[in-house]
Amino acid sequence: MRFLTSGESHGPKLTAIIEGFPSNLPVDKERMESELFKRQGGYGRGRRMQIEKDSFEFGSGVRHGKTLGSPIMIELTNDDFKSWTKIMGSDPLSPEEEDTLKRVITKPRPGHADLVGGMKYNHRDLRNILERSSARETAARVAVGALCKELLHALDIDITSRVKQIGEVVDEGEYSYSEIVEKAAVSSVRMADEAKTKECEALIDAAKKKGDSIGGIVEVIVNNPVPGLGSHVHYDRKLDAKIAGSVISINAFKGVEFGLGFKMASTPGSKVHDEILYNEAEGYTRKSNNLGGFEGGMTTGMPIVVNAVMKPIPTLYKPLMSVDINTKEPFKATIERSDACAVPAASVVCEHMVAIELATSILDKFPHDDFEELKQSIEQYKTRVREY
Ligand SMILES: Cc1cc2nc3c(=O)[nH]c(=O)nc-3n(C[C@H](O)[C@H](O)[C@H](O)COP(=O)(O)O)c2cc1C
Ligand SMILES: C=C(O[C@@H]1CC(C(=O)O)=C[C@@H](OP(=O)(O)O)[C@H]1O)C(=O)O
Repeated sequence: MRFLTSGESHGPKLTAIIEGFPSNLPVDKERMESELFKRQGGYGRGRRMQIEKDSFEFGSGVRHGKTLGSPIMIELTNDDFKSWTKIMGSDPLSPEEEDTLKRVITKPRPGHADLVGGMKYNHRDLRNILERSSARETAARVAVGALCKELLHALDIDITSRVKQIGEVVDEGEYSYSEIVEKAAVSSVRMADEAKTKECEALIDAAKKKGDSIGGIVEVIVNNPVPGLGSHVHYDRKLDAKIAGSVISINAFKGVEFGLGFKMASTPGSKVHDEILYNEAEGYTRKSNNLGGFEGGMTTGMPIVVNAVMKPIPTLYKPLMSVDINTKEPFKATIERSDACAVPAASVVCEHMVAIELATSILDKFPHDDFEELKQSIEQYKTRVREY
């Protein structure tokens, strides 16, 4: 399975094309859209999210609620484009419009792609960079991830996410899959602890008031993964490495951990490695899950536990110093409309990037022209490894 996305933040549309999905997979469009709505939410988002309604259309590949096996096209409309038709349109501007409408950006924001992108692609208007580097694109990725979640759902594999930390506020609690689904879903910051949710809101309010921004840590959990996805045989077949790469590809994500993660540095091997158990009903399991569901780049069958850190948003209403690319003089960076904290939204994106990697690894391993063929093949394999 492979996919591409296209679209600028304030352009007319976002699209995704997904190729290599099995035929005859039932897809629930409403359930997929509910994932997109989740990504739009979260305390700390800016006004843009009140403008957009991220419902989507299938342009191809799905008929009467089932996949056809042909490329699937998903299309989202940017409702904000209505206010940007001239600035972001594909038609050339008249000389008068160039003067009045173009609103050229020349003061790159530290921490965003503006300056390096402008240098590399040789643009004098940094809007030509920020439009694609904007996390608006993650809406298209969540649409692809939601399709992958439809596949995982049909294979009884569950995946969810929550926020563990925003700024200094940490939710130390350990929660089951169903507790996360139940509690994080009703929290304004997607944190399972209700009291900590209020603390996070206060922290985000304070940051916003100061013209500042705030980052955090998110967690993704996959329940019931098929054991043996990925491979130890080559660096580019290790599934934990692929997940790490995909998570870091999310705008503003700077670090990934599996299971105990960086705490492994200060924990002896006897307390890190998960002892192996066997019972007839489940086959091989582990006594603990400190390694977060991976050994040798392959899923063990234990839950996959991924933690990832998001840096604070780069656009600041009280901007840092920058340099005007025309005059080379020091200037305060450009202020664009912005979120103060997007960690809750980003947890949803992270969940969907993990879903994409997991679905891809399943489709890499098993025959999958037709969904029933895929399902049967997985069942046979699971029986074999259970009895191994
Ligand atoms: C869901 C989400 C929303 C974001 N919203 C903003 C925003 O409103 N303003 C901003 O400057 N950056 C925002 N970012 C972060 C930037 O997109 C990101 O920092 C930028 O693309 C540079 O990429 P890098 O941080 O990975 O280097 C957001 C990121 C995510 C995941
Ligand atoms: C549009 C989305 O997020 C945007 C991501 C973003 C950035 O710089 O990454 C900047 C902001 O864009 P705008 O200036 O249009 O408000 C966010 O709103 C979205 O998540 O759908």
